[in-house]
Amino acid sequence: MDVHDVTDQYRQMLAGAKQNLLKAKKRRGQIPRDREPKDQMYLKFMMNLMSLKSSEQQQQQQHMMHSSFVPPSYLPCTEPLDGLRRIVIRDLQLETHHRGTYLPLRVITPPQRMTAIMVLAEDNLADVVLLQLYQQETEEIREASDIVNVGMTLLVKEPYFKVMASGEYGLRVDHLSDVIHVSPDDPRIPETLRAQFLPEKCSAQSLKMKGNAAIGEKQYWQAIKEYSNALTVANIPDEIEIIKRNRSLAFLKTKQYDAALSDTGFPNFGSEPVEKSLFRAAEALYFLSRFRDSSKVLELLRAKFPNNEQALAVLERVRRRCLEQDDGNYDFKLLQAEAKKLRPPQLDHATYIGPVEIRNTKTKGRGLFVTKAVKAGDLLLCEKAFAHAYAAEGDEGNSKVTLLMNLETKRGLMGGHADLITTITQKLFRNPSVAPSFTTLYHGNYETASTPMVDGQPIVDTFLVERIMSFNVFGCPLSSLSTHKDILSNKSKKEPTAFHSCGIWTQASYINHRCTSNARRSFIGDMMIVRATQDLEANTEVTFWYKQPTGDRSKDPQEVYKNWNFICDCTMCQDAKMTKAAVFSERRKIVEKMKRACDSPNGIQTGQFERLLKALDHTYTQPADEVPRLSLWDPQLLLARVYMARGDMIKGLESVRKVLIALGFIVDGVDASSTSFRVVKWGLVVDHLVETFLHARTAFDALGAGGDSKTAEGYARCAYTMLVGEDTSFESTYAEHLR
Ligand SMILES: C[S@@+](CC[C@H](N)C(=O)[O-])C[C@H]1O[C@@H](n2cnc3c(N)ncnc32)[C@H](O)[C@@H]1O
Repeated sequence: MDVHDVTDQYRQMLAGAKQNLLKAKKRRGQIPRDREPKDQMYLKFMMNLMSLKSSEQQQQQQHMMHSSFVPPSYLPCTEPLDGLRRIVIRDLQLETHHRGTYLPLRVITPPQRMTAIMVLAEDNLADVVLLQLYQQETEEIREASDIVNVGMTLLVKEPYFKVMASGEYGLRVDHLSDVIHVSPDDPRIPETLRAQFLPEKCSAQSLKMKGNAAIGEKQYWQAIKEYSNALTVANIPDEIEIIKRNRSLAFLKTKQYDAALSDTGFPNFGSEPVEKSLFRAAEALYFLSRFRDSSKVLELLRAKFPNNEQALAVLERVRRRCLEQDDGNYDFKLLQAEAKKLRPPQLDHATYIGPVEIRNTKTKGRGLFVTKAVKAGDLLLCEKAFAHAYAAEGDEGNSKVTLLMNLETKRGLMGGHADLITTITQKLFRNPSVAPSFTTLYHGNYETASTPMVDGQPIVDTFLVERIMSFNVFGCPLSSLSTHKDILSNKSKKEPTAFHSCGIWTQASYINHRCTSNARRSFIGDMMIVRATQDLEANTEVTFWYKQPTGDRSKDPQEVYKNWNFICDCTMCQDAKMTKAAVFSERRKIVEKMKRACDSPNGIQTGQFERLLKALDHTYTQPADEVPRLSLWDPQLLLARVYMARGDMIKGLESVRKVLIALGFIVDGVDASSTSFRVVKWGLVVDHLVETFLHARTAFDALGAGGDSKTAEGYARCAYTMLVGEDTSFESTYAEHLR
């Protein structure tokens, strides 16, 4: 939704990649006889690595455009290692998933980081293969050399051997649980691959000390390794507890909150709880968004250790999150300031789920419904992103824009999508407790494995992640306030149609599309705010538009929502289907004439413009409150501006009334009569609606209708809240109009 779909621009590239894939498929089952000898592969890999390193600095300064391909999906291995048979490189067949087997390997090169992390690895027969590990942590989070490096021993489960884009042969691992790191003396590693000099057996105490030293150097992944080794030899309960407590810190630092929490002993801290355990448990719970539990643990901590000032500060923070979560009580001014400053704009706030719940619809799967009557402007959701990928728009240069091509769905997306797949995959793998809120989202007919864990690791199906993203991802601006201001200052004439930044909001994902929607989403950083745009009776389904309706028929209606597998059947779409092509072409012609009239050196001739507007209005047959007149409101607003600038308040107000009607509103009293101004029914909420209401405010004021003027300002503020998410910035944004 609102993401940069570049399928059309990159159709040729997609077709080329598809061709390569088809060619590769023809080799399925072949055992290649032309594999390069080990030395040659090694030399080539190392030269490549060197040249990559030397150009790295240069690349960092350039705006790089990476492209990555989602290959045809395959399921992760769900068999435990014990049930798999060992295989060797020379038996690998091309384009084949070697189900029922595992391949033990020893890494012989340092890693190269491209979209995947790549190394060369050898088996016990001294054959070498290129190994590509996808969806690994990014370099900022964990250095590639910490993930895979010379001498490490791995077991690749059900290896997928294929022809790479470069033409080389290699193993591609897309699922995190399909590769297992084991120690060089693991019995599943053949003798010849084992290290000649195995590391000396250390005591739990010395391994713990090594872990502590690694923590001191901020080498948290290393610390986890040392502590975990210490736990395999520790046998004194107190010592085990200390090691786990120390490891929980390293887990916290590496965002493995489930593991951190489990190491603190939560929820049973015993009769003599340890300060650090309580504090770390509270932190882990906080990052898992379990604010109530976090607050309980902190209260216990405060009771037991009243001098702990840090706990008090954290408790304050947790209490603010609880207020946000329970009552939707946000300091929106603060949120805006944070979104302006933080990069990436990922805010530390809780999710509020208002009077809505997920229910089944008749024809659209699940949907979100209001549980009680709400008013236009009411807050339905203020949701923190489950995952968010920031890619700057416009002036704020950014090197993170990726082209993601899916060869199965034949779709190309531009933006932070590739990063988002990795972020989500990692999040689910590291914190399985949060997985259900994501994995239960709509994913069409994709069927994934039902086994949740194997060999002590969670199974995360990368292709399920990709599929869920394709149906549920939202493009988003840095803040809707900034886009609103851009539109206001005419930097952008219309609302932006797509964004490079994107994210997943698991509650908002249940909202179905409708062009004539009754809610709107807005963003402040990675918080999505959904507000009602109409008064809604209890049990009404909440809808917003996935793509803003344009009112023309430049695209086949069947095509517009193709990627989501549905055809919109709202009144506007039905009307567009029934309307003859000649009518659309007539509308286009009138709009062109209006554009020419605007460009006239003598300014707009209002009489002529009124006639054109009337002609345009006549091309519509359905009542405007059922089928809004999308090509009409914009030029009508232009005319309102002209009358207002001339001080012709009566005509200005009349134009405002027509703008509102074209947008589908039903209104009373938008004239000089004594009837009070009232919106009987709200229509489409577009950015220029605020301006429209403010013109009404000015006109009423000038005509001596102070009450109506106030009402109009109230509506302007309400529309602003729907568009921007909050109204604390209303006065400053519209200072000029409100003077
Ligand atoms: C983001 S999900 C919305 C929640 C979804 N209905 C569910 O059951 O989880 C998007 C999917 O919902 C369905 N959908 C959304 N709007 C629809 C509409 N107007 N008509 C039919 N199906 C719709 C489509 O299957 C679409 O791919």
